[in-house]
Amino acid sequence: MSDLLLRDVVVRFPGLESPALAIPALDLPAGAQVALTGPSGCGKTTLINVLTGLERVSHGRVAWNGTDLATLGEGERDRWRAANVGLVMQDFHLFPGLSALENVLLPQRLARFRLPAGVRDEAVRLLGRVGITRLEQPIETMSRGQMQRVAVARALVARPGIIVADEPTASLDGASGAAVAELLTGLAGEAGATLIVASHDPRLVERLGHTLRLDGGRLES
Ligand SMILES: Nc1ncnc2c1ncn2[C@@H]1O[C@H](COP(=O)(O)OP(=O)(O)OP(=O)(O)O)[C@@H](O)[C@H]1O
Repeated sequence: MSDLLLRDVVVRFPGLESPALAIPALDLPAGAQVALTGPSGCGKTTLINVLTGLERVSHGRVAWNGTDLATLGEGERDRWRAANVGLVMQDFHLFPGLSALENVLLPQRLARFRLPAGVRDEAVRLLGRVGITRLEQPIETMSRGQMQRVAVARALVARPGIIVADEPTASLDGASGAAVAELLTGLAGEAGATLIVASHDPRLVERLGHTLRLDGGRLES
């Protein structure tokens, strides 16, 4: 369970006259499910990168459960992210040559030298929940909808308090997109995780309890 507090957040990029992101205040309670919408270039990916510690703010405070990411060094932010955030990206970021199950386990193997007890069982359970039955199937032979469901299982396997998804249904057909939307919101709800999803997909946005709309790097109220 993770709550979020943003104060006076500004992100500037070289060559851009106005800030890519300027958010005076934002508070989300732990377990919130929030859609992030807005036109191309409005700052959605920048905000997601700020919330996950991938992008450092030029100014301000980004605190999850009181841990201000702006005060952490890069290595500390990487460790914080590995322990607290499950990421689902538009283009999956899965590893060809590995099975569905090995893809779910790989980040845990890399982060922890040895797979912690129970992680393999949790991976098998989650793959079952997302409807993947052939655990040893090579990932590159799976359909796009199946790949994204494996990516959802991978994001959840370490039981993160925060799940962040960037356009997770954008490259899927209607039925696959709907299945992924249902799984993301359902599984995040079961786990009590805070879910933040950047999306243009109206069915996915509708499923989430709350919508944050960005325009020109600013939140519309
Ligand atoms: N590393 C960077 N250097 C300079 N400008 C950047 C950088 N990253 C993003 N920007 C600019 O910041 C603004 C916000 O970009 P961002 O990718 O967050 O938008 P977005 O809402 O995710 O867009 P889309 O929906 O098209 O993916 C854009 O004007 C973009 O060109």
